[in-house]
Amino acid sequence: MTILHSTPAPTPTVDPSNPNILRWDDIGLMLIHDFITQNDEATMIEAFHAQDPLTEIQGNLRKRISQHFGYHFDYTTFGASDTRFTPVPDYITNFLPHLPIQNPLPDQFTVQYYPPGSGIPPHVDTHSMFGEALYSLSFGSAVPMQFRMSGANDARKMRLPKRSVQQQQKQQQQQQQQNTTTNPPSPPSATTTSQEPPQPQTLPPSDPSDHHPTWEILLPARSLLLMTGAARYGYTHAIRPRKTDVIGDSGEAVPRQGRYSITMRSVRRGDEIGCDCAFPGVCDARVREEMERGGGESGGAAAARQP
Ligand SMILES: O=C(O)CCC(=O)C(=O)O
Ligand SMILES: [Fe+2]
Repeated sequence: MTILHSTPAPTPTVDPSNPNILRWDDIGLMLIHDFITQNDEATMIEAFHAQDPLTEIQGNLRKRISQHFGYHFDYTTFGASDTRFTPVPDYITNFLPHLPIQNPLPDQFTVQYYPPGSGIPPHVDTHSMFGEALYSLSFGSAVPMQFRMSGANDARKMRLPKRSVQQQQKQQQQQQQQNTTTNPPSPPSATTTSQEPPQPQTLPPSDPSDHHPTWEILLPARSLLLMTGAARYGYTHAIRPRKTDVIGDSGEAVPRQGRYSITMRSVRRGDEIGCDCAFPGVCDARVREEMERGGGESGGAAAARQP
């Protein structure tokens, strides 16, 4: 049984020039409170439901709903589609000049609605296909995001054939269902997926002691999270599926509400595709190189990312 121990989050520094900006510089995280206004937020929620009316999605309230703008996210390669481009709405282009990194700007946008209680399994976004800066803009309500430094178990899962990963996910789900009464069943929970790569000979063994501490930071409505460096390449991030969250020091359980987010990425092209990060265990580019060196099918593992 895996018990996830949540430890207190590392303490951020407050930007001296702007108290709305919290930084965890040593791991590459930045959170900007009130990045958009309440009016912007209302506009975004309205625009989302003009496309996917709440009345229509209410029948399936456990599932995240996604809308794609710019170059579409491709769930088979965990990269971006070259052929599918949807014009980016004004409610997104309006705030691009305020993003902390201007070069490159994101060109792949996934807007998601999380029904109350739902989440996203721990994962590392694809390294090779997207640039370093990874953003998440939260709106609608606050949610805690969980971080954990990846370890040998994540590296091992990333190198398993897809079927084995799915079996593991199923087992984890069953365990979670047995071990929880207040939380809804979690969506497929894994740090990694792969595309049927041949299994290399040198898999790190499953190591039950390989549990780095998990900690959560609260993403308030209208805040912008920027992940770079270790937070982007080495840590998994997740939103645990829960009906309530304990927020602040009071210990009070706050019911989860519907939440929206915009994940923003920049698509790597041509020579930029690839990665030489310091976290080869969870780097899809390294896994692919290993597969190619091992004489396996090219293409290798896709990405450390959930479906
Ligand atoms: O909803 C969020 O804030 C994060 C979503 C995410 O991690 C992703 O789409 O890769
Ligand atoms: Fe992500």
